[in-house]
Amino acid sequence: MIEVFPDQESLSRATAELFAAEAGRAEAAHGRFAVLLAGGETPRRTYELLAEEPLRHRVPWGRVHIFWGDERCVPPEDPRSNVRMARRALLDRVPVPAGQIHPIAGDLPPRQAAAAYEAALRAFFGPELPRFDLVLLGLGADGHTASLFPCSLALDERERWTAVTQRANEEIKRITVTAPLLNRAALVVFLVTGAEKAAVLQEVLESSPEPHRHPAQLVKPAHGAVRWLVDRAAARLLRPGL
Ligand SMILES: O=C1O[C@H](COP(=O)(O)O)[C@@H](O)[C@H](O)[C@H]1O
Repeated sequence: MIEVFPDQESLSRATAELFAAEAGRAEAAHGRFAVLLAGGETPRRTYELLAEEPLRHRVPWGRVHIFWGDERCVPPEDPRSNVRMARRALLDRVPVPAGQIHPIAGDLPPRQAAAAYEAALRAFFGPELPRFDLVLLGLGADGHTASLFPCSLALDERERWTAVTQRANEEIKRITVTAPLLNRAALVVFLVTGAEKAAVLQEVLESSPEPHRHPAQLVKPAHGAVRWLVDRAAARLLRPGL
């Protein structure tokens, strides 16, 4: 399902509403809400809105468990850290118990960080692939999502839940969750804004699957839903009625 919003602000409000609604639903259904956060810039406003009234009081923070889809291998206070962004915009401002926040340790050596994160996922979910109540994802202008980059080995991972990866021409390594984990989610929500994403959004949604070119096309939950929340600028090349 594709939903088009006039601008980033309205998209962020709708996403924050959706987060609160899904948190309430999951808590009522099974007593907890496990969410995987996106990094980058696009979700920042959503996180800020969740920390403000009226949404802040609608989320059962005591039942929320926070994970991330990807992280750069940088110290936790580095401005490039996805964990830092979410802490500052949201987690430092709401009463989610510290033990329910499961960051990726970007300051560990990459392989160790990926193994530690997978161990944290297993400790929480058990041996079966995690089923997140909600997964938030972004879309890079190169078609990547989480830190699953075009033509990278991590795209072919079928066993492990996490992987070390690296963006072409970027020095730092990254930790990402893998496609099998994303594809067990109950609900995946892509957030895409800005004219610079219009061409890649059109390719991801309208061209035949080539996941090594457009890794976001790997995301197809077997027993879950995918929603695309996009702003008008990003949607401008989409076929009407798609
Ligand atoms: O590198 C990353 O980029 C994607 C997209 O970010 P955006 O700001 O262009 O939406 C993001 O989803 C991912 O978490 C991040 O590490």
